[in-house]
Amino acid sequence: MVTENIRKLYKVMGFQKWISGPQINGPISIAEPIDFSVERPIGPNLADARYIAWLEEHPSALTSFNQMMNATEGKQIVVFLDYDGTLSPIVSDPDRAFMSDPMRSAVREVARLFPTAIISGRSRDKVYEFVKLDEIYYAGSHGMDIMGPPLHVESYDGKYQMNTLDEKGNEFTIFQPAKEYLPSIKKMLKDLKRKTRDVPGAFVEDNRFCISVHYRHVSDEDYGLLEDIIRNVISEYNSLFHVTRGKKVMEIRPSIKWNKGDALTYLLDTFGFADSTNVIPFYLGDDKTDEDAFKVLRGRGQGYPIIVSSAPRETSASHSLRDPSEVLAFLMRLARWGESSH
Ligand SMILES: O=P(O)(O)OC[C@H]1O[C@H](O[C@H]2O[C@H](CO)[C@@H](O)[C@H](O)[C@H]2O)[C@H](O)[C@@H](O)[C@@H]1O
Repeated sequence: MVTENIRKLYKVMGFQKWISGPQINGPISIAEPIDFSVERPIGPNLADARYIAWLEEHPSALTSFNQMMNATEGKQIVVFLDYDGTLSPIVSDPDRAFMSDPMRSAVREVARLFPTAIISGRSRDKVYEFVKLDEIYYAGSHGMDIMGPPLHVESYDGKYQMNTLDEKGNEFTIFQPAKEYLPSIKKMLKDLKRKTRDVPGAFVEDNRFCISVHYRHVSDEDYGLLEDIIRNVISEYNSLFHVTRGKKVMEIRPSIKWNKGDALTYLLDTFGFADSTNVIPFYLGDDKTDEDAFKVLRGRGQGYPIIVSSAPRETSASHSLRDPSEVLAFLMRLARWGESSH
């Protein structure tokens, strides 16, 4: 709607042409074809003006860097990162959302200096496959599958927690609060794959404790059909599951009160900062599900929730970064700052 209004305004102002690339939600990487042969309007860019106004409320974490770091004096920095859209650009094929080598090095450097975890909607294994770093902790399935430090946190239900060793003999704690849902999720995954087979472009992704149904390549005409299929499949499980939405994706999740915000709290607890006033957590994320983690930081009155977005958005984040390339610049700067102050 806003885009349409701006388009009309440009027309009134005498600009004839408009960007004709694919209309999508959120940023897209250059891996997706965008038609650059069409002229962009020269002149006042209202979208930029709106973004600049939004930046007043959510200043760039790059321009506010020194100010932020001054507030960390004597406190422990902890870093939480989302994966898709934060460490890797949004691309059209979810299986090809690779992380660049410079990004991997920056995350490694940051993790060498500060406790660092990735909290993703993907399965924990898949995020690890993309990131391939042993220096960090991973929470997959929107925080429903956490691999954290080997600490028993008594306030969490022991039946969801177990200690284990990795191949190198390092001890970890695995916390899986939706464990009982696994048999139902497996069955639902099979049903969804079968029932969506005839919806061109639909892609069902197994995220272990959640299921993502992607519709980026589904036509507008077929979208309703896809929604109906999901609604019908879920209804067979009473209220055991619900759907949340991300970037061109519907995510089916167990109806337990557990999200990325709870995962952040769990990890802070296991890192030893349960009630600490001496910790400054940073959380960088781009999607709706990251808002739960932003809210937790707001609630604690601690740290910096940072949204990755190149367009103005309703958010609980205090600061912003435009896209994964700014995330990279931020992480490199954080690593340099950490190195010089250690
Ligand atoms: O919590 P995240 O790490 O941000 O994961 C959220 C979802 O990300 C992935 O989907 C999104 O990225 C894809 C690759 O760029 C893109 O094709 C898709 O349209 C986006 O929605 C992932 O595939 C999902 O399973 C995650 O839940």
